[in-house]
Amino acid sequence: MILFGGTFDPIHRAHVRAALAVSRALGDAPVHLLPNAVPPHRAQPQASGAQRLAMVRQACAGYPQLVADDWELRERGGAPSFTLNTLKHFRRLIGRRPLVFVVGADSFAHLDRWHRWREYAALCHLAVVPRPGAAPAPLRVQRAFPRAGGRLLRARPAGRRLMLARPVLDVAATDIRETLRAHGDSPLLTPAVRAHIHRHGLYNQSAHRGDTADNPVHVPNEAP
Ligand SMILES: Nc1ncnc2c1ncn2[C@@H]1O[C@H](COP(=O)(O)OP(=O)(O)OP(=O)(O)O)[C@@H](O)[C@H]1O
Ligand SMILES: O=C(O)c1ccc[n+]([C@@H]2O[C@H](COP(=O)([O-])O)[C@@H](O)[C@H]2O)c1
Repeated sequence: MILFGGTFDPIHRAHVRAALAVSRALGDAPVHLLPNAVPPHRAQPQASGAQRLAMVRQACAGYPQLVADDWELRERGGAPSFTLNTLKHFRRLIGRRPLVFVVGADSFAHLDRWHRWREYAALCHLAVVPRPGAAPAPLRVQRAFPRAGGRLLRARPAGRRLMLARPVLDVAATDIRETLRAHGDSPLLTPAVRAHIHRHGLYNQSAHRGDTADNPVHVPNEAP
């Protein structure tokens, strides 16, 4: 089982491409995209959990290997959505089968700031997706997850790290929110998510309906 946790405020093309690449690298296995309820280490999201989940659902539509998963959002109580709890839950669910958690290289670089991160290696593998500008992870983080190929990850329950070479996309939700505020649109969203944002007036869209962006924005040249 593959889990891809994120704030997804909003989900963008790099998230979708990353999820598809990890799925492909691991034999077209399903990837569960889990929007968090309360991000532990960052400013709280602008869109509600329900809105972010709806956008994740839109982004997954048409990709049978991508699954929008509301497990973290259903956790009550307002406590931070610690990944450790999520990993323990899914580990209980799947027994000794392989469990993989997907992170961008920027997240991997800071993994040693995450809540009880040293316990992860007994619970899951990591799949690390490159991200422009990400620093290398500290050696102790790298050593906690020895590097391996897809075959080994599929043969063992946990404890290894798959490093993907692609996709490399300089896309961030922070920039997209800014572009949406300023210009009312962003080509870095998938068409279905873009339509959802317009339909529901998210990220100040109501102020921009009908506007066209006057600043060119880099568009990834491959779908999605
Ligand atoms: N362009 C990207 N390339 C690789 N990984 C990415 C990329 N964007 C996000 N990720 C990874 O996806 C996961 C969820 O990221 P998140 O939802 O916070 O998106 P973000 O674009 O980083 O958002 P924000 O700009 O709001 O921080 C994290 O593990 C992050 O490292
Ligand atoms: O558990 C933690 O301490 C922890 C710290 C930072 C991030 N996470 C999780 O990592 C995923 C990516 O986080 P973010 O902030 O980049 O969207 C998301 O599922 C977060 O809930 C988890």
